[in-house]
Amino acid sequence: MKDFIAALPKAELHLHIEGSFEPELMFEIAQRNQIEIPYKTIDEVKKAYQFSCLQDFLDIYYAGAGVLIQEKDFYDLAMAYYQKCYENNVIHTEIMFDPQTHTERGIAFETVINGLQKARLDAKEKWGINSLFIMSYLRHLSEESAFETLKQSLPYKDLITSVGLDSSEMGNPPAKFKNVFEASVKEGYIPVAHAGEEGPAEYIWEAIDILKVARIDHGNRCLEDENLVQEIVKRNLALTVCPLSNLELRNTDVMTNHPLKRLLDRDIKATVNSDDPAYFGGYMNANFQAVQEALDLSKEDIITLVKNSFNYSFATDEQKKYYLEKVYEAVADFN
Ligand code: HPA
Ligand SMILES: [Zn+2]
Repeated sequence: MKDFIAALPKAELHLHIEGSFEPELMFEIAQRNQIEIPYKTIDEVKKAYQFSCLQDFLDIYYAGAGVLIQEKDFYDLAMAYYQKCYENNVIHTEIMFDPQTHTERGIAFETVINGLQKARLDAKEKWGINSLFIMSYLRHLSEESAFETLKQSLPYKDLITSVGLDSSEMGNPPAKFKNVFEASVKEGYIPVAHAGEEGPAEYIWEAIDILKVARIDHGNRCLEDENLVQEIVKRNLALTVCPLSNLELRNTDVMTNHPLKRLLDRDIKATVNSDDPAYFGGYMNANFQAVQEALDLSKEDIITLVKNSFNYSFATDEQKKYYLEKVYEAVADFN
């Protein structure tokens, strides 16, 4: 199964670029920017990566992102992730970035987007990887701050496909961002949002009814509300599920209880993603493997998940057709 997973081309639909920041690169960039970080060794960093909830993780994640200053830092960060895509047979990826994590520290929006864009072009040329950008608003900040970010993004609108909503979920329901999502959609951005990761099913209802999302990030807790499950199926909304993240943030107690199989059994279009792979212990193949082993997923289940990843991506219909042919070829070659 491990080889089968590795052999399949995949799309990743839920990945925070700041969450792909490996400690080795963090040390290197901190040093060249002459920024002190509270760890002396990589081992010390890894030891600090023990989380009991989302907020525990976010505190460390924002601190880590604090060493990113120059355009080249964002370029290097993204190139390191694209290299992992290449190694994991990820041929299409939709990358979330959090502008406010940087603009709040005085880093210009253009520094962030220019670094990411240069990496995107180089990754396409070097490895043939296609990627889209999802600009995520931080939900612990105000809607006004999200509006400011929307405004800053407009000169770069052509580089950004979608807007998302991430950070501390509890107490920051999707409804808080109704107006800025409406304005973002008017600008041509496709709406997505984290919902039902830690937060209740009610937040998923708000994401679909009020923000009118095209996809739900996480969404695990939809299983607590039968009407919601039926509505997600009826509206053909995909969930971007992140198994190792759920385990590391204790939203799943043990992987054998992970809801992925139950979601598939209810005909929900689930996908597998890595979320913040540098913090949660693995990239795409590792996520697939962990959940495959724990839930005893079949080859057919894996193929369904991989097909979902392409079908529910924001790629063009032509690209999707090409990707699915690649999947069928890989399956045939493997057999
Ligand atoms: O898993 C996450 N959840 C919410 N916000 C985030 N920002 C980065 N990763 C996450
Ligand atoms: Zn996430």
